[in-house]
Amino acid sequence: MAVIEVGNLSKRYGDTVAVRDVSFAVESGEIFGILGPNGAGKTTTVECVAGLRVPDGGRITVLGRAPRDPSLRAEVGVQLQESQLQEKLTVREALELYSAFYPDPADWRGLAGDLGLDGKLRTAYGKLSGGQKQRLSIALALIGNPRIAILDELTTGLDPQARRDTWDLIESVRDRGVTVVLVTHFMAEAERLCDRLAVIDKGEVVALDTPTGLVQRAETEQIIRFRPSAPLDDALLTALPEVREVRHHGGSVEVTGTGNLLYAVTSVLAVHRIVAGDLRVERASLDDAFVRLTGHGNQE
Ligand SMILES: Nc1ncnc2c1ncn2[C@@H]1O[C@H](COP(=O)(O)OP(=O)(O)OP(=O)(O)O)[C@@H](O)[C@H]1O
Repeated sequence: MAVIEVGNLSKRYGDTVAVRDVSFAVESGEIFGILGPNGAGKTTTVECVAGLRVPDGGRITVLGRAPRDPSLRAEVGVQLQESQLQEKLTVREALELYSAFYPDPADWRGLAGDLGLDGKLRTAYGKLSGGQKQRLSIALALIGNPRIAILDELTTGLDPQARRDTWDLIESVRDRGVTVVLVTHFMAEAERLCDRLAVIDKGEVVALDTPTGLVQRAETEQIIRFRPSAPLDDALLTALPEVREVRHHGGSVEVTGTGNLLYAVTSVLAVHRIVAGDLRVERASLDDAFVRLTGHGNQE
């Protein structure tokens, strides 16, 4: 069942078209990723879904209702890129304050414990580390016991360990039955966490699929490297439709191609009684898929 439906969304700021034409549906219980380079329109899209901005065109429903329907306030938890908390507010004060906004809030002490903040309750927001601030912002997004959590660029600026911890947290949020919409420009994050992804570029969805499906659909190339046990005539390999290029590096051979490349290459080697030593296959990554889909890298 779709809990969020976005159809032909558009939004501009003056002359800047932030979102040109974005459509997707988020299913209940999934982690849905919105991936794209800086300025692609990701934040604007989720702000419209969260009812924080009014779209210029298109349709959005959240749990079957309009995004600005007041009844959604408790059902949609939002963690946005820039936190609005005052520096002097302590963790405990922030949790209590936000609890008071909701009719049926989660137990904030339990949430603080789950998010590793119980030792920081008296610490002022301004004195928290980046990772602790992120954990607090997740706690605040979850405090109303939402059915949907919208998390925007949650791990930007975190060190690798804090980022991994945050990934575990996001999975635990989903395990509580909350549907998660995750905005990110980190491929590894999208690949590790998301059940499905919309890739947005220049205000449009350029692909919508599982991370694995995106990699396959982009038909990115694979590379196979091995050391042949006997001299190998390149023509045997270049004759294969799967093979695009054969290169030599010292004693090893590097074959680039598409489709069932490994099977094709190893079959030819077997026929010629050549053993492939140190055989390695490099599969395409979501990074490669992204470049194929958008025609440029992610950090541009
Ligand atoms: N309040 C605003 N006023 C004017 N232009 C804006 C505003 N917010 C965003 N934009 C512009 O709209 C475009 C899309 O921005 P948006 O923040 O939605 O993209 P994004 O994909 O979330 O980018 P990032 O990853 O950098 O956060 C950009 O060109 C941005 O400069």
